[in-house]
Amino acid sequence: MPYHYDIKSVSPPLDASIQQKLDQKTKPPGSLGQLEHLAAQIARVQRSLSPSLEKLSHLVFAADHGVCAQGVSPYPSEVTRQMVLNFMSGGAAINVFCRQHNVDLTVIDAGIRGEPLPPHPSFIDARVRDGSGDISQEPAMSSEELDQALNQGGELARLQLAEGTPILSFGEMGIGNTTAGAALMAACLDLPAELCVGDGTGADANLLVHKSRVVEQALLLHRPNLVDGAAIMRHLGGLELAMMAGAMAATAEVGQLFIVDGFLATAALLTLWRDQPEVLDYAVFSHLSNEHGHQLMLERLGVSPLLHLDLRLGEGTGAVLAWPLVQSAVAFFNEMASFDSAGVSNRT
Ligand SMILES: Cc1cc2ncn([C@H]3O[C@H](COP(=O)(O)O)[C@@H](O)[C@H]3O)c2cc1C
Ligand SMILES: O=C(O)c1cccnc1
Repeated sequence: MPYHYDIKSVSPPLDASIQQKLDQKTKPPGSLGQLEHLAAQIARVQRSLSPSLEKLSHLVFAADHGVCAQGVSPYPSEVTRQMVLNFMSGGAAINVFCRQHNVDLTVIDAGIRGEPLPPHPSFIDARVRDGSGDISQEPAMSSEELDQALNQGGELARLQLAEGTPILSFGEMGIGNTTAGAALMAACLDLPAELCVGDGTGADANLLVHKSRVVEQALLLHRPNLVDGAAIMRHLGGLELAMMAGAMAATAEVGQLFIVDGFLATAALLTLWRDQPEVLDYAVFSHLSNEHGHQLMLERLGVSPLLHLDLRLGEGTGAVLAWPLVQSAVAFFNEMASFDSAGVSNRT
């Protein structure tokens, strides 16, 4: 069954008035570049000429990947759990950026291997199973597990939105997940593995070739089953990526925006987009990751990211770094004077 969320394409009744408001600002038309597109997107999604985005909440989904058994990452699987403990004690890059920008951070165990993690105020145990299946040998998860991950992700997003946060961003932690992400990309965009596989946490040339082979093997094994975006996620994805897709879909269903991080977040989104392209109306693309396949993903989606910082970290770091720009888009749209109100002469 493909994804079947109730996501409404944002209809354009306000488009002319949004453009008019942009063009009346005291600046040459289009001179705020991508911020103008962003302001228009926010106004369109909120169906308002006075949009507001007061607060961002960030959710990081974490899970382990069975495909690590194939030696696809330079780091051991245990780093997933260790990094989640680091998130809890506030020492990871995502903690620093969330603190800097006053963003609420919640970390979710979607399927970390081993014992449950200790309780913590910003941590939620929503584990679906003990790590995903090795995609080169078996599906990443069963249909029931996919549903559970999607539902949990959706529930968590809806909870944040119900508490009054009008925009969400999502990150991931899962050693081995750039291999899963490359497989999702290859399947969703019908591309050969080598165009989709990248360095991840720092693969050398040999590891890169090996990752490509592992992705090819996974594609070959599951090919007959890769009939839609949801099936692609089930067979080739991961528990944290499925939970993130569920959270993105739920946010779009509620009619709110979400900020997309790099390669992995875009890979999760690609599976949704395959079945429900209208989800893109609600997605703000934060940055171009240095992970090899990301540029091609964004090209295929026909979107331009806000930042080019050569990041290749994940955790949602690029999404949170882009948050001040999203706020700037809202601020200029609401606060900048018009030619009329400021008594500035418009072009003749
Ligand atoms: C210390 C450390 C912190 C991280 N934070 C995010 N990732 C990132 O790297 C992982 C994917 O890369 P690969 O597929 O090569 O394993 C993911 O967990 C991702 O979020 C990290 C990776 C490491 C090692
Ligand atoms: O862009 C990303 O999401 C990314 C890239 C490398 C490693 N982890 C995440």
